[in-house]
Amino acid sequence: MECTSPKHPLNSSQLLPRRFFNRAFALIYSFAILTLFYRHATTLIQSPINLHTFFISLPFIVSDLILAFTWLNSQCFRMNPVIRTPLPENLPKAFSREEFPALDIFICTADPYKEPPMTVAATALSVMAYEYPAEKLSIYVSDDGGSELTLFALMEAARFAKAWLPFCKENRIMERCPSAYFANTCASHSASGDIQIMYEDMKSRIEKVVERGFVDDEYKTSAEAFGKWKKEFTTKDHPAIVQVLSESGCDKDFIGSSIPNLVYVSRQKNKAVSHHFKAGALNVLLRVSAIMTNAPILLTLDCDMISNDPTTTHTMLCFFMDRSVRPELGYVQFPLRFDGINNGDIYGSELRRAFHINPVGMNGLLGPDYFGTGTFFSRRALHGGPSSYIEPEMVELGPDYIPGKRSNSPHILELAHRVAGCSYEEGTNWGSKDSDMVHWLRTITPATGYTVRGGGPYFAIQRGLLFWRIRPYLWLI
Ligand SMILES: O=c1ccn([C@@H]2O[C@H](COP(=O)(O)OP(=O)(O)O[C@H]3O[C@H](CO)[C@@H](O)[C@H](O)[C@H]3O)[C@@H](O)[C@H]2O)c(=O)[nH]1
Ligand SMILES: [Mn+2]
Repeated sequence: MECTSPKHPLNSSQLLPRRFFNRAFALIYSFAILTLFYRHATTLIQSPINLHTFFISLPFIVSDLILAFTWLNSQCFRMNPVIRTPLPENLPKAFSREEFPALDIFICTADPYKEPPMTVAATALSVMAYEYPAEKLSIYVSDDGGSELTLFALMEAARFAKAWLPFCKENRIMERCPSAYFANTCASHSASGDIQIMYEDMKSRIEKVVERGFVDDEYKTSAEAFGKWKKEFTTKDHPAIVQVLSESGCDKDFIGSSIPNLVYVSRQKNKAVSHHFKAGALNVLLRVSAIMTNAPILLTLDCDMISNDPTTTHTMLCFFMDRSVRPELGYVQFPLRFDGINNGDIYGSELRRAFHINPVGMNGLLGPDYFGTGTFFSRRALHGGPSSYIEPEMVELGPDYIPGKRSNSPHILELAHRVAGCSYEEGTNWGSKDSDMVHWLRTITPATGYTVRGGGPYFAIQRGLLFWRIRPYLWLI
């Protein structure tokens, strides 16, 4: 990746002037706390040794100590708030599209009934339609539900993408998740009649299949992987499945342009081997994508997190293509925004403090924490800190490995199935507690998510983009 020219800065950062008030306030407040503890101490010392007084005062002192400790910890968010602003308008002046790095996008799903396959397909379509060179874009969907229904939905999405992608690009559509676009009647474009019919057809086919609970034989001929769902196949015990549903370079859209890679992955499961939930799924995607495309930048998304801005990738590049930032950059975290929860957000469900206010404070320290979704990672950063490099056990998993051109070739597919095996991690550094090569392991992801009414959640670009500098030991989800 090339450097940015100083003539065209790709981002700027601003230390918020309010930090002086915050610091002054913190100083005054600390004196007040010290005074309080002075009073507690003198009460204890001066009062005659009396067990009653002692046992009454003790809980107050302990409570005040806990409150003071909590307050002290929260002050780090107020000392150095920094707003970082991407300047994507400078990107075309500094780089041509040919210079953009490849991008691998990971989407996780776990249950076709709690996370409808149609939602997974919509999320995949919203990122397949990014304003990004299609031959550099690959979408990997991990299906921990091991469901042929999800595979079917993605197969349909791959087909619909051939019409949807050129439609979005020609008409400069902003909302590239089809369900969100068609739900917004004002946004519907005059040319959208045919495409809407195609979309409704796809939706009804997917929903019918989900309602019935199995995929008809007539559809099964289009993807070899359907053959894996044999009688003994269960969600908790089944072989690895990797199916390339669209292959950039080979598959074209309706106007003859390239379309991104779309790959379905359901890792091997075995009741005797712990699968480590979402973290285990991300580990597998990290390995399968390394073998197939090995993009230097990764995006992780939950299956219900559609992207609502096709130029999100440009915003991310404003940091990843900046030479002064890049060597230390571990990840760029987009704030989460939950839309349409209720009027005025009376229950605080937008979680503004967690996703907007505190991260701006952490921006001025080392950076915000990883929210688990809407995050662009540097692949290199997952192999150790800037000055250390942890060699993976297979050369094909290294960040500098250049994979073969055809991700659908038998050799690459054979390797991809191998690294998606349930006991692959045994005896390796993957997920090891003591290893520097910290992966995404050990998250205890709740099996069910909450539903956000009104079409959310979205992840969105906004002022105050956040990023995190390399600190590998903190990269646990
Ligand atoms: O065995 C599992 C369990 C979950 N998931 C996926 O993990 C994601 C998050 O799980 P969910 O149950 O939806 O949790 P939420 O509370 O909605 O998610 C928030 O909290 C999680 C941590 O608890 C983070 O991992 C998520 O990124 C964050 O959005 C979803 O896409 C799931 O499909 C898997 O892939 N495999
Ligand atoms: Mn969720």
